Amino acid sequence: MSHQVCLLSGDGIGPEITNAVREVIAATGVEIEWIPCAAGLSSYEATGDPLPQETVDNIRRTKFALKGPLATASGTGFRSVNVALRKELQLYANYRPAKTLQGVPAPFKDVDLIVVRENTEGLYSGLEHTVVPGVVESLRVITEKGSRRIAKFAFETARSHGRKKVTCIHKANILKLSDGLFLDTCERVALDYPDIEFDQCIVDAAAMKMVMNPHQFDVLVMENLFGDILSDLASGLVGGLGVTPSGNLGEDAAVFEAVHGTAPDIAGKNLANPTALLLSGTMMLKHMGETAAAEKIEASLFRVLAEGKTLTGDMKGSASTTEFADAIIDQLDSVTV
Ligand SMILES: NC(=O)C1=CN([C@@H]2O[C@H](COP(=O)(O)OP(=O)(O)OC[C@H]3O[C@@H](n4cnc5c(N)ncnc54)[C@H](O)[C@@H]3O)[C@@H](O)[C@H]2O)C=CC1
Ligand SMILES: O=C(O)CCC(=O)C(=O)O
Ligand SMILES: [Mg+2]
Repeated sequence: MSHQVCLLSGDGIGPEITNAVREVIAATGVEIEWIPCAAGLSSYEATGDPLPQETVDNIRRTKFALKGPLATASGTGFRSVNVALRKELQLYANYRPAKTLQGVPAPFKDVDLIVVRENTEGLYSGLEHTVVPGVVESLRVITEKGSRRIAKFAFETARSHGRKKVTCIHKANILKLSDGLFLDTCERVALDYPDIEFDQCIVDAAAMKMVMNPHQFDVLVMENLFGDILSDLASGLVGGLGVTPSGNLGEDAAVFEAVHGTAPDIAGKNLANPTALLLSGTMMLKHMGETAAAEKIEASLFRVLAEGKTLTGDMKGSASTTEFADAIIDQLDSVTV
């Protein structure tokens, strides 16, 4: 059966890594009809619109999108298209696993944690205004409904992945109302999951603990901005942004991307590591029911990483994006899953 999937190639390294992922998926024989959709800086420059309605409509229709990173200017310019897509499509759960990969240089061994990031609220609500010149306010929206659904997602994820513990990361000592509500809601949801241990940790201490001993964590659930920051931190524990995938999941659609951004420093040079987006691609294939192909890709990828002969620069190798993708494709026929 052929699947329709929206393709948002992205800015910066986006086209290079989305091409690599498409080639690897095509080599498994899974038939995907890619629907090219405009979004981001390239769309803005071509049409003046960074997120055409047609793109949103197409994702609603096909329910799946593979997305390269999209550029958002700091302090000026249009609102983040990433954020807009998550809100518009109610992709409320950002699932960001960080797992040690054999052969990828990293500061720790055997890290295996999952950051569950609330994806539609918090400081990412984008509600900012100037009170008087020189004074601005940003609203950090936390709702009971939003907190409950992300807490439930975290516990359901723990259960379905055989995990033992969910830790709520918060700053409820200072943000007494907003994170107080988030923590309180997580505590109440935890009562419905007596088989999963529940724990909580204040975000600054959590950052230190993750860096000192990431093995003490399992599933971590938190609001949007904390999840943004700690998912990059978690990537650093397992070898960097080149290797950590991300799924933006909602009831009606899912957008698969990487944790990382457009990597302007290496864009257009065929240097980017496509591993992160490839693992997002296998996450997508599993969501579509194409589990065998996903596992085949993962087995091939893990073999290439473990052999260590064809690695991109961020993994201390010298291979290009395309050489790395070709090495994975070369393994597909010889792996058994
Ligand atoms: N979901 C998305 O589309 C995201 C978009 N962004 C956007 O990306 C732009 C650049 O953001 P930065 O803060 O520079 O973060 P970034 O994640 O693009 O880059 C940080 C560092 O990681 C490296 N890196 C990232 N991905 C890599 C890969 N696949 N292979 C090898 N090295 C990789 C980069 O070369 C750079 O040194 C900004 O406009 C930002 O708004 C940032 C994060 C997520
Ligand atoms: O929207 C952006 O440009 C950045 C988003 C981001 O860093 C993320 O989603 O992790
Ligand atoms: Mg981020």
